[in-house]
Amino acid sequence: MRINSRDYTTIWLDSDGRRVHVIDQTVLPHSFETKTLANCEDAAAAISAMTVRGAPLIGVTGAYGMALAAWRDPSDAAVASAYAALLATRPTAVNLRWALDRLRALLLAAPVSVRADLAYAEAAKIAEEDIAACQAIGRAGAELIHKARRGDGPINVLTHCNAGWLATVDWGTALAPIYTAARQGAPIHVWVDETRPRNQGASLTAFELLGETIPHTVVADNAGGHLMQHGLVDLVIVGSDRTTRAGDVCNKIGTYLKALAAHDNGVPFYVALPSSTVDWRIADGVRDIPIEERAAREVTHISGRGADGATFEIQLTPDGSPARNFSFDVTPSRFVTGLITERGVCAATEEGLKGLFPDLAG
Ligand SMILES: CSC[C@H]1O[C@H](OP(=O)(O)O)[C@H](O)[C@@H]1O
Repeated sequence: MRINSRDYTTIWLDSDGRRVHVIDQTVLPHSFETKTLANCEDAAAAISAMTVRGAPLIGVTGAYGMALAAWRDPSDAAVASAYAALLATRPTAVNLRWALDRLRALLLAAPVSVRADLAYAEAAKIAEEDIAACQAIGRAGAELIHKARRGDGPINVLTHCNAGWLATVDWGTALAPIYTAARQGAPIHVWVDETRPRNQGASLTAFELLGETIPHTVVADNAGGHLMQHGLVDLVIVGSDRTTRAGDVCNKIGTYLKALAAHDNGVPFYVALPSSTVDWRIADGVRDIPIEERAAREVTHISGRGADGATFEIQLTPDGSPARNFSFDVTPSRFVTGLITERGVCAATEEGLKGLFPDLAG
């Protein structure tokens, strides 16, 4: 998408065909900076530190991490070591395992001499597939937005966290339908959940929507239920980090509470995701999806820009108050109106997903 009139993707290959560049999402929206990944360790650190984040982008970064590893050492042992190091970075987004499994299988089946070139080609293919999938999600979801129009007023969409182009290679998942419908002329307004504690909504989704000149309002996470009670939300669209074959959806912490409020107020609750985010191995998300727990400091402290323009961190909580930082929760499929995928919209059920992806469901 565009930043200051220039088209960007979140990750791209250097002209040397080996190093990888990424947008540093830890300093947005107050600063636009990029980082260069020169080896597998850089890729792993970028995922762990959330320099790059969002399930599809984590997967693509993992794929390039395997390519960076094969560039340095294409041996079986090095491939195995890179796989383990990258997989250990963040446990919840299944796209990471999906991409690493794809690269590992390809590399171990190939002669050592061609592994580096093969890995870079496959990582680039995964990135291109992600862009195409997100564009298709945009087209499928835009139809839902147009249908949600009531009279001449704006169509009010609430979203949680950041599932925009910054969470993917381009276009995004939950925001792709918003971008597509807006470019088709739909009058959209977006309620942007700030999304404590890392504030991906306030810092990243708001940044994206400003860039696309889409009207939006940042709200506290806890405002969503009130907005829905007062008829100010026509539909909810969120992303996913891992969706089970039965349609349970794991997404940023707080998503489950929005789904409960939507259910109670009869507001359609959609989840946008590419098939690379479906974990076909499991059905019960609450039981079987690993929930990342990050540093408590992300809860006890917050960063922002001061009046002098400098970014700094402050402490919110008293010295000595313990904190815990659960990064995701699981919304049972019964609270999900539908899944918006690259092959269209389906029910959040095993039958619905099998209907769209018989080739993947096994
Ligand atoms: C399109 S995946 C976006 C998904 O990823 C975010 O998590 P994080 O920022 O911690 O990587 C959040 O759950 C988004 O919905």
